Amino acid sequence: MTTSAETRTLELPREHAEPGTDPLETLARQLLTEIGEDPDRSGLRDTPARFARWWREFTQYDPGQVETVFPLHTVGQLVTVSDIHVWSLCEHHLLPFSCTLTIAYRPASHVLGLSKFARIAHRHAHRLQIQERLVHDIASEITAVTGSPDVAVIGKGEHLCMSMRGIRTPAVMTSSAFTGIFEDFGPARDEVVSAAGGPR
Ligand SMILES: Nc1nc2c(ncn2[C@@H]2O[C@H](COP(=O)(O)OP(=O)(O)OP(=O)(O)O)[C@@H](O)[C@H]2O)c(=O)[nH]1
Ligand SMILES: [Zn+2]
Repeated sequence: MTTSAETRTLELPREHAEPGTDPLETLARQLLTEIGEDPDRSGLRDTPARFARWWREFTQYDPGQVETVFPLHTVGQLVTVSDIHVWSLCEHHLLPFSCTLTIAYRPASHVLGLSKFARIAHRHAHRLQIQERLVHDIASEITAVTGSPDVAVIGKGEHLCMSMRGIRTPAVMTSSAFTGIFEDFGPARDEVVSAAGGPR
């Protein structure tokens, strides 16, 4: 499994020295005008700058070092980290979706530092995504960092583009990536599915 070529971080300039020259602020002013607002009214005066800040803050968020592994002296354990909650952005509508992730693997020779699962999840969530690719890319990175061929990732997401607009129906989307021992139905897969809250 390889990291998807579709996945790229937005290349946005970090700062604009001259006030009023930030293209994201200009976009925000245009957006406000298009929806019938006055971008110069007092409540909206700082909104374009906030808009520019949040887009950069979200898409350039750096979750830090993810490669810390420790040698493992026992074999056969399954490690499962569940209820990792991340926010991502639907690449079709640029609206947020939230995703609760369960990540499991069977360490081959090294174990990954516990916090790194959440760092890896955020690394792939803080960009324009679809949920299937988010889950796939997290699984690929867990494999790359741990060297384990046995990895499972289950995501349960709610997409605002479905609940607040369009069909306006809240729903939970479950998507999963299973490699190695998790590919077949059996005890390893049952354990991770159960940690993710069951097959529902
Ligand atoms: N499989 C998948 N679909 C997604 C995801 N995020 C959004 N979508 C869907 O992408 C589709 C885009 O469909 P379009 O018909 O091109 O766009 P649309 O007219 O806005 O569609 P509606 O959302 O049905 O109003 C919609 O069905 C969304 O629900 C995702 O993470 N995975
Ligand atoms: Zn969407």
